[in-house]
Amino acid sequence: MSLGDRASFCPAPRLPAPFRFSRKSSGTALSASLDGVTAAFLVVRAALVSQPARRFILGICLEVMDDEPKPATQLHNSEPLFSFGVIADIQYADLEDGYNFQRSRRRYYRHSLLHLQGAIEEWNRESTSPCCVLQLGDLVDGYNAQHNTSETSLGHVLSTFQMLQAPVHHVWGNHEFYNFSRDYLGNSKLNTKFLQDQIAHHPETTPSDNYYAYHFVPFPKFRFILLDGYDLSVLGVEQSSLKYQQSLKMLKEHNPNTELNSPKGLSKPHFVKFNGGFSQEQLNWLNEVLTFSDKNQEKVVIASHIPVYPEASDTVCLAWNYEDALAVIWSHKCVVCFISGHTHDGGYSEDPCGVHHVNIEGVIETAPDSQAFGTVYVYPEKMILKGRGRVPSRIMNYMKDIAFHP
Ligand SMILES: Nc1ccn([C@@H]2O[C@H](COP(=O)(O)OP(=O)(O)OC[C@H](O)CO)[C@@H](O)[C@H]2O)c(=O)n1
Repeated sequence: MSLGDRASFCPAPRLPAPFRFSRKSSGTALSASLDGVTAAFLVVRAALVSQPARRFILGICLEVMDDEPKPATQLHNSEPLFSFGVIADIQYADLEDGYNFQRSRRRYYRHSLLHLQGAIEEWNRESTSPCCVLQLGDLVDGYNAQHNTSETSLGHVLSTFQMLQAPVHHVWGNHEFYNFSRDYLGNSKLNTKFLQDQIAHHPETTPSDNYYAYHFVPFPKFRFILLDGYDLSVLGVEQSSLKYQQSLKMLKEHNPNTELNSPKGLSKPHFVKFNGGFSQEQLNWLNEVLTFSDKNQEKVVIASHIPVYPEASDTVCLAWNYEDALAVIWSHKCVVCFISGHTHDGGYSEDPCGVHHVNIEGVIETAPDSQAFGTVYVYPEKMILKGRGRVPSRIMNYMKDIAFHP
């Protein structure tokens, strides 16, 4: 794999302590005196000096990067190039309210459809229509399978989506596989691969049918990539298949529990059955697409059900081989943000390579008097997530030396 500019100053995927930073970090007296220009200067300097000095300087820079949600008043007021919607974990079922596994969060199974309807009404009312909506997975809840209502519930949610004036791109999550097999999903309306774009003369950027992933260009020089975080999984695949056997082996190597959904006692608690991973084949394809995007000076948005960056998630809800995905992403300079769902609590962190990891709060755990969705407005030098309800607004600046030039 050839490494892009970003890799020259990015740490290895397994983050050493000086590179870790928290959403809750308040900064030091020294960092408080640094402004954005100084921080950018130090990042460039960091690329040029020796390894220990580089680590020290980057440590200071990371302290001044601001992970706090932004109030709406700080948002941009000029016209964006384009915008897109994001929504996660709708998990609809025609059931009374319930709770998550720990019984710490209420789940509003029936109301989730009304939340979706409200989001669609707001997207349709926007003065500039979003170019598309990214549905980040877990559209219908696994309980539907037990009540034999999987197809009926899916029908309700898909007919609600028909009110949306923009196209929707569906990502697949664990609850898709509780309800349907991978083969079923591939032949269903949840397969939106027909919306993909092909890159002429670059067959290496065409995804294989062995996983559900694709890319598309909603606006010149901006590429969106949908990833399949259950490419390696024991969910939704025939037990006789090679992938099932390989996935079960990987899972059991890290999880000796009888209940494979339980992270109890694990040193790597993300090795649970309700997570999954990326095959090497999918990661090679991702690398090819990002290589093309780098050369073509594009900005890239990646969407996945499962997060890949620990600081933007909890310790459990991470892709099995999130380090491998980060290694690919960090070897390119084009990726602006990685948008995911799955945790329901949301999260955000800008990683040491300037990639914004945004974890969208789940609709299913959103009270009827609130909301959970967002619109991302894309500008030449940044993207702004305008969150609604419990989704915070975020400013996602591009790396300073590689702003978009139309
Ligand atoms: N500690 C746990 C957690 C869960 N389970 C079982 O695993 C299955 C999936 O859990 P569920 O919470 O339904 O999955 P979601 O995708 O809705 O949410 C993901 C995160 O949990 C959100 O924080 C289910 O069968 C649980 O009973 C478990 O055994 N042990």
